[in-house]
Amino acid sequence: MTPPRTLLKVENLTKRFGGLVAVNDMTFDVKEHEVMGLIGPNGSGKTTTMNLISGAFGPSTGTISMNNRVLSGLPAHEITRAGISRTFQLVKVLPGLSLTENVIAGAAFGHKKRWGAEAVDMAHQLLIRVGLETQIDLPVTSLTYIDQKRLELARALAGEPEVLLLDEWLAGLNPTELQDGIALISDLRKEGRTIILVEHVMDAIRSLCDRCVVMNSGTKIAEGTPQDVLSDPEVIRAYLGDE
Ligand SMILES: Nc1ncnc2c1ncn2[C@@H]1O[C@H](COP(=O)(O)OP(=O)(O)OP(=O)(O)O)[C@@H](O)[C@H]1O
Repeated sequence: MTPPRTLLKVENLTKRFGGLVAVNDMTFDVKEHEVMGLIGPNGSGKTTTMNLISGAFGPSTGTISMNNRVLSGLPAHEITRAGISRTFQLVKVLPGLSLTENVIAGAAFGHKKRWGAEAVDMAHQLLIRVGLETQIDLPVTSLTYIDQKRLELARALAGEPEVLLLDEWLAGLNPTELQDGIALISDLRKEGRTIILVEHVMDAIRSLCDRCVVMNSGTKIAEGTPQDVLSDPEVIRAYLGDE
């Protein structure tokens, strides 16, 4: 069996905001078809790392590459084109557009640049896929929080990304919605997608992630299977403090 191929490489990544080092010399790989959890306590630098990968910010130092092509330093739209799509910690849907148009935007500006009837068809399929079939004709502004998250996921998938970034996609859901959300991400995992997941929901981390990288104060403090990292004393200390 051929070993899994490295798709995304993060090397010595550092991001400073003035005197604050939000991400400090982070190095990790993501293999093709892998679901990698990026976890750590609040303020540890996870979202900043996602923002660096998606091109929202440029790194202070270090590189990010995919398929051996250096992406760090490129603007966000070029990184999306190269095959990285994301959802946001604070949902960002386009309120002036219909649900279908929101997803078409993902297809048009995504990796494969789909447009016209093909994009409309794809948008409908994805809206059904994420469970929005009965809401397709509603205004975006009438969607519940989880449905906005579903829409954002459909838009990210419409970009046909090689790497999908989910930043706390499960946050703020009630217990039933959470089970639905985990099932949806689990389906994406089963179809072999490559995903980086920033998450605080431990059940989700345990059931969805092949591997986790743990951050604390901007630095990687552990890496391994969810079971291994979540029983690592340094990780437990980072989450719970010395007491
Ligand atoms: N644009 C910014 N300007 C200045 N400081 C920032 C900026 N973005 C993040 N930070 C700071 O960088 C540090 C890391 O923040 P980040 O949001 O990456 O952490 P996180 O691990 O995602 O936290 P959480 O789990 O609470 O979302 C924090 O101290 C934060 O205040």
